[in-house]
Amino acid sequence: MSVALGLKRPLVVRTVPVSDPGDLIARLPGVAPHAWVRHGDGLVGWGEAASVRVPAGLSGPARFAWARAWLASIFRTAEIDDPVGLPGSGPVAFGSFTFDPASAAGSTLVVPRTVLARRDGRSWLTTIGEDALDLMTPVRTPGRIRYSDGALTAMEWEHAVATAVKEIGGGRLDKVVLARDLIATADRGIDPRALLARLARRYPECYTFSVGGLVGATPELLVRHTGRAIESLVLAGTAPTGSDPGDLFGSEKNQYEHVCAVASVRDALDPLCATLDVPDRPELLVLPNVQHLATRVTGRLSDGASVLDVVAALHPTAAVGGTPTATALEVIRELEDMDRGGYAGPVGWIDARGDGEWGIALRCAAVEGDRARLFAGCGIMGESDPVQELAEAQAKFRVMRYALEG
Ligand SMILES: C=C(O[C@@H]1C=C(C(=O)O)C=C[C@H]1O)C(=O)O
Repeated sequence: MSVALGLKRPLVVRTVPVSDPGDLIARLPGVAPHAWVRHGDGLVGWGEAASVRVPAGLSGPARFAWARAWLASIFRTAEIDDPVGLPGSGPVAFGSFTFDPASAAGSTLVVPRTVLARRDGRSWLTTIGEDALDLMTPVRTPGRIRYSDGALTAMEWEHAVATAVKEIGGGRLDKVVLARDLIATADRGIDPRALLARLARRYPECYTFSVGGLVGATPELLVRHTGRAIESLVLAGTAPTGSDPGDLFGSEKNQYEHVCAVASVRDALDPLCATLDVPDRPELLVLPNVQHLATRVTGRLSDGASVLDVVAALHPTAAVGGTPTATALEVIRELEDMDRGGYAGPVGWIDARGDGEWGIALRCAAVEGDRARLFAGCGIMGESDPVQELAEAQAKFRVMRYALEG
């Protein structure tokens, strides 16, 4: 837990309106960027006014409660001058939480020293402490990339999928999301800014993010919180882009997989909400690599719960865990043979009002030095074909392979 050296507590925070900064990602001066950008809008941050690692011993929703209490202690005492007054103005923290509720090790929150943001045609700059001179270092592409298997080879993973199908057939559970990792090694140190730029250009519909070394472009919004209004985009059920959407809508397997994911979100949000709207039928979300069944859930909170309180209630949804949740988590631990880290965990930002946007960290990689660990997973049902699921995982890997290779 730390407040950056050279910064006084309480933090002195100043937000000023600025003219349109253009491409937010191109404004990131250094190689440890924080970013959350979609269709050009969003927040980018750099430097550290304060940061914390959530204690490894905390599990489940307690991780989020602890993080929220830490943030409250930082924000409560801050001297804030914020004439903009929009979600994301004033001080913000970027965060990434581990997928596995049993271990918080690696979950982190960072309050950047500088945040540049744009929302609906308005832009602002937030700085904490004295003005710092941020020298722009040139963005370097990673060069040649070599790939090697992560925890499981493709064949071993297919075998894991087949085992999951048997467990489902035997009645142990209804759905489980199985993932695998792939190791990429680059010629030189990987600059996340190079990846962010490519991701934002090719996947404008997704949330391009970078928090604590986790870099990706996720289509799945866990929750957006604006005052008391909340919104979530539930995805489950996937087909390659270009295939007939009628097949996806007509597939019982994909429909049921989607129903499981929507039910988990509805059950988590219902107790928190005064009103909740869950459409009866999914729509189609088409991305350059895959298309998904998608349900947009909207609601109004019944009290002043913050976005992190909502994240705590939602995670892990059946889009990345399974049904029932506890059994799915057991099966994931048994069959994946790896630690997901922040993959499939919540990633996003929160401001001092409790507003924020959090996604599920999908289509991403954990980047460290010249290595990136890529992740991709698929919802497994009783009728799943291991060969098809492997092909779906490969299609999902394409997002980060493109980010690395261009
Ligand atoms: C698990 C991932 O994606 C999730 C699984 C999906 C599916 O199985 O159809 C679809 C969207 C996501 O909720 C991933 O991209 O790694």
